[in-house]
Amino acid sequence: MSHPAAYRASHTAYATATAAASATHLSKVYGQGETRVVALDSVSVTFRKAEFTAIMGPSGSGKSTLMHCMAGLDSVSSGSARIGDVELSALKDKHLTQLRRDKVGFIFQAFNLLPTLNAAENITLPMDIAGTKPDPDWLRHVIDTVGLSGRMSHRPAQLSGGQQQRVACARALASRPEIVFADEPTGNLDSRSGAEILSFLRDSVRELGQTIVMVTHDPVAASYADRVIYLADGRIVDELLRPTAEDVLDRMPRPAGHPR
Ligand SMILES: Nc1ncnc2c1ncn2[C@@H]1O[C@H](COP(=O)(O)OP(=O)(O)OP(=O)(O)O)[C@@H](O)[C@H]1O
Repeated sequence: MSHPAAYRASHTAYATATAAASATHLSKVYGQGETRVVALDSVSVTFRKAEFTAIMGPSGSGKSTLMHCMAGLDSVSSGSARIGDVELSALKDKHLTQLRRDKVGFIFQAFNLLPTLNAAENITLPMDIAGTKPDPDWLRHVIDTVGLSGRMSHRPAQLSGGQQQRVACARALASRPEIVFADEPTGNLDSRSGAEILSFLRDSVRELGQTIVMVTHDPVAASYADRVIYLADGRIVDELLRPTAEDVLDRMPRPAGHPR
C-alpha cells in the first residue's frame, strides 16, 4: 500500500519520536581466535517511549551486553545503537559521558548509594556533580511517587533494603532521563520489597511517562513490564506483550529433556 508523502513524513517523524532508544543489526564480539565470543548477533530492537521492557534469557545469552551497548557503557562491534536520535558510536568519550549523564538513568542490583549522604543528597548527587539543578516540581513528584517523602534526611544504613532501592530509583529518575536501564533491580530484595519497587517502576512508566528497560531472570518481575524480550545466544528469539507471570514462565526456553 502506498501512502501520501505527508503521511509518510509524519509517520516517520512519529516512529522516531516514539523511540527512546533503538538497536539496528547490533553485534558485539569479544576476543579473537579461540576466545572469540559473539555476545550479540545482529540484534534489532526499539525501546519505545513510556514503555517498560523486560529482557530475559539464559545466563550468557547477551542481556547485560545489550544493556551496556544501549547505555553507551560498552562499544558495539558493528551495527547501530541509538539513544533518541543520537548514534552512540559516533560520539567521542567526552560526549558519551555527557549523554550518559544527561539522558540515561541506571538502577543496579546493589543499590550503589553513598553511605555518608542522606537520601535527598543521594538522589540529587548525579545532578550536583553535573552542575545542573533538578526541576523542583518533578523532584517532589518523583519522591512522592517513590513514597519516601518522610525519609529524606535518613542515611542508607537507616533505611531498609527496599527503601534504599527506592532512593536509587528516585536518583535514576531525578534528571528526567530519556531512558532508565535497570539491571536485576530486585535481585537483592525480599519479594514484598521487590514488588514495591516493580510497582514503582511500572507507575513511573504509566504516570510519569518514563521509559524503562530491565534485565531480569524472574518471571514475576518481568510480568510487571509491558513487553518481554527473550534473548538466546545473542539473538532475540521471542517477544511477549502485556504478559502475566504464567505467560512469561510458559515461554521461557526449557533445557533439553525438560518438557513443559
Ligand atoms: N568483557 C567480556 N569479555 C569476553 N567475553 C564477554 C565479556 N562480557 C561478556 N562476555 C561473553 O558474552 C556472552 C554474553 O554475556 P552477557 O553477560 O551479556 O550475558 P547475560 O545474558 O547477561 O548473562 P547473565 O544472565 O549470566 O548475567 C557470554 O558468553 C559472556 O561470556
